[in-house]
Amino acid sequence: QPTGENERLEGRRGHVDYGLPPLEHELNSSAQLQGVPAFVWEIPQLLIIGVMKAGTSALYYALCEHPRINCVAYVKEPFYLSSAEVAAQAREYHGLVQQERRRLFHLRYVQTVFNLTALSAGQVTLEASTTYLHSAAALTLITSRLMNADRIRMLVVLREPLSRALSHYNHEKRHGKQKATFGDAIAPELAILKSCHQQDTWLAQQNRLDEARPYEALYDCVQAESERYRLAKRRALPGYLFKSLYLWHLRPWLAAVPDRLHFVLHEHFRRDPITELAQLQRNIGLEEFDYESVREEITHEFQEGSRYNRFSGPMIHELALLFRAHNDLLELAIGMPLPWNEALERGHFVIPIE
Ligand SMILES: Nc1ncnc2c1ncn2[C@@H]1O[C@H](COP(=O)(O)OS(=O)(=O)O)[C@@H](OP(=O)(O)O)[C@H]1O
Repeated sequence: QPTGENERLEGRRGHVDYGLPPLEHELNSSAQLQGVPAFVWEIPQLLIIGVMKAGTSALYYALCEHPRINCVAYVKEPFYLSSAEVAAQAREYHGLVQQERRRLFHLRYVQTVFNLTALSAGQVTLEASTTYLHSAAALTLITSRLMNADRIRMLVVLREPLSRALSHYNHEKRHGKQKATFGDAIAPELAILKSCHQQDTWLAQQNRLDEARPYEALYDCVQAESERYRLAKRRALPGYLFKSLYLWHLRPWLAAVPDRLHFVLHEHFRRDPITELAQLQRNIGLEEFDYESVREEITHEFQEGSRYNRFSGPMIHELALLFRAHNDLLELAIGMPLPWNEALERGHFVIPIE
């Protein structure tokens, strides 16, 4: 029998019985919603939704140092809300009224992803999954299935797109998923990007990239060509370049939850995490915490830094041209100056040592 809510909250540091239905039970009955403590409907308050290789681990663990933030997810990246299986399950709670379905979905998410026995009272609970930004399912589930959909703050870490692509490539190479050189690995994506640019006659005629319209066409074309590639080669493109076209992935989020997205630039965060975190906590309305006291913990390097060589040459120039215009549009869309094009112009690039 669940105890009173206050008692449950008091004892959170220990092993507490929250009276939640066990996970193995089919979530198909409103009876299972009885006695669920109110705080469960407020989890999570904070989500890091992307992007992969932009320093999301560093940000996640730095935020975990904040005394008001709970990092009780079983893993840093649970990927729960971007799972196709979960999205399919969410459509399958039969015989329940909509509000009950929503509560059951929320409850199952919370129970699967977070260790509730490690929660402390009055905290902000954080989850981070870099797949969410790229996932239509995640956006739908967050906005229509979580009970606190209107209050969740979402953090997006962005990084100069080519450096992100390099880091992504390096990551896959380290994990044995990629054997080709960087140049060969990005070649199919670069070819698609170039051909889509050329196909866009409006773009070619106007010779301008500063309006949203040609980008709609570019993204549609890239999507169609990627699908063609996938069917022909029976494998998807890795997305080293495509995942760096941030605006493409961000657009549905900017349309659906514009006021709840908060951006962190990798370059700023890496250079001065304390100032960035202070700014971020103000933006998301978190109580002031002096990160100086945990400087050592938050300046910790999270992975062996990738080994890079300086790089220049025609390919980088092509890439720089393609990304420069995208960066300008992104800057407009999120209303935040981005320091990346200067680096692109200087050809200030490095590639992994093969
Ligand atoms: N303290 C700190 N601040 C900012 N960035 C840092 C920090 N520590 C590591 N890194 C670099 O972040 C890159 C990994 O990013 P992610 O943690 O987002 O990777 S992942 O998507 O979770 O795999 C990865 O970049 P590359 O080294 O270029 O591959 C890490 O080196």
